Amino acid sequence: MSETESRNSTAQPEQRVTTTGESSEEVREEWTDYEFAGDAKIAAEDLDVYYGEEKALQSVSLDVPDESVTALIGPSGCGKSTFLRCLNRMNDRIKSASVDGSVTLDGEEIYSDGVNLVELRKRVGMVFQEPNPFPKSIKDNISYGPRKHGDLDTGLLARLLGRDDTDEEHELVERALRRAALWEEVNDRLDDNALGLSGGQQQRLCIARCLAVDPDVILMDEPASALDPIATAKIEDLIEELAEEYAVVVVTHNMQQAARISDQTAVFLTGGELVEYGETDQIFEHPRSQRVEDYITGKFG
Ligand SMILES: Nc1ncnc2c1ncn2[C@@H]1O[C@H](COP(=O)(O)OP(=O)(O)OP(=O)(O)O)[C@@H](O)[C@H]1O
Repeated sequence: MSETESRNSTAQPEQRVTTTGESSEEVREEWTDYEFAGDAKIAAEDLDVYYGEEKALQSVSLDVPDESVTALIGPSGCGKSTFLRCLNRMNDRIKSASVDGSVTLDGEEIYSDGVNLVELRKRVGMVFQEPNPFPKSIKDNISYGPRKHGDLDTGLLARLLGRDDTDEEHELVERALRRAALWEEVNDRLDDNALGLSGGQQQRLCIARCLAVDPDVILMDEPASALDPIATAKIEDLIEELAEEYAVVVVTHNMQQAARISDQTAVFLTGGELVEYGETDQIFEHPRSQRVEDYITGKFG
């Protein structure tokens, strides 16, 4: 049996059969060290996060593979969103937050001095729980990012300078809306205000906005929790499609959703501890940790 098979075996070593008191050190070593083919797209190592004196993440190490969906699950307050925000340094915006440890993107440290945060967040895009389109036209929501990053030049000055990118803008808007499965629904009203779209459409627009700047990684913090079941199903389908091209990391409260859409699942439990990480089927069908099993079977959380 290979090392990976052995690690993924459903048989629990005798010393692991504990009640609720597994040693977190043992757990970290044995049940969070998920191995997959290829290099990690994002690798977090020994991440500790504090809000003031309060520790919200405890030495979390987790490798995210490319072109797949990684779900982060766990009870409220266990640090899922905090961890997600570490992956594009969004916690930098929270005054009381301090982060220790390392996160690499394609092998490069994102916490080094001198990292360009605008560029980082372009490569590691984020979609939030509540759809938050700009109060602008559908088209402008998409072209805002590329314009800001200097990839699109439109308007009067650009025309005067002879470098009008209007055609490129049309192409980019259509491409992003198609990739977000929204084009068919909005192509006849691109100049309408985005706030007139339904909640589910607004969320797909936010995903299109994220795709428009050509990211490597897409972070999603409960992207469907504010949506009805039909809109949720569309977002879930879209997430699975996006995983053909991107590393997608999704925080969700909804365990069925994690089981449906993700390739691997990381389970955080109270206190900001990553307790188990592995293939989604293994986590849901044969969790190694008793605490994870209790959480998944609804005994707490
Ligand atoms: N901006 C903040 N300032 C202070 N404490 C915070 C902040 N954000 C989160 N926390 C605290 O950090 C801990 C982890 O919170 P976090 O939001 O990451 O958990 P979560 O698992 O995503 O929770 P939920 O599922 O409820 O969204 C909690 O104790 C929370 O109160």
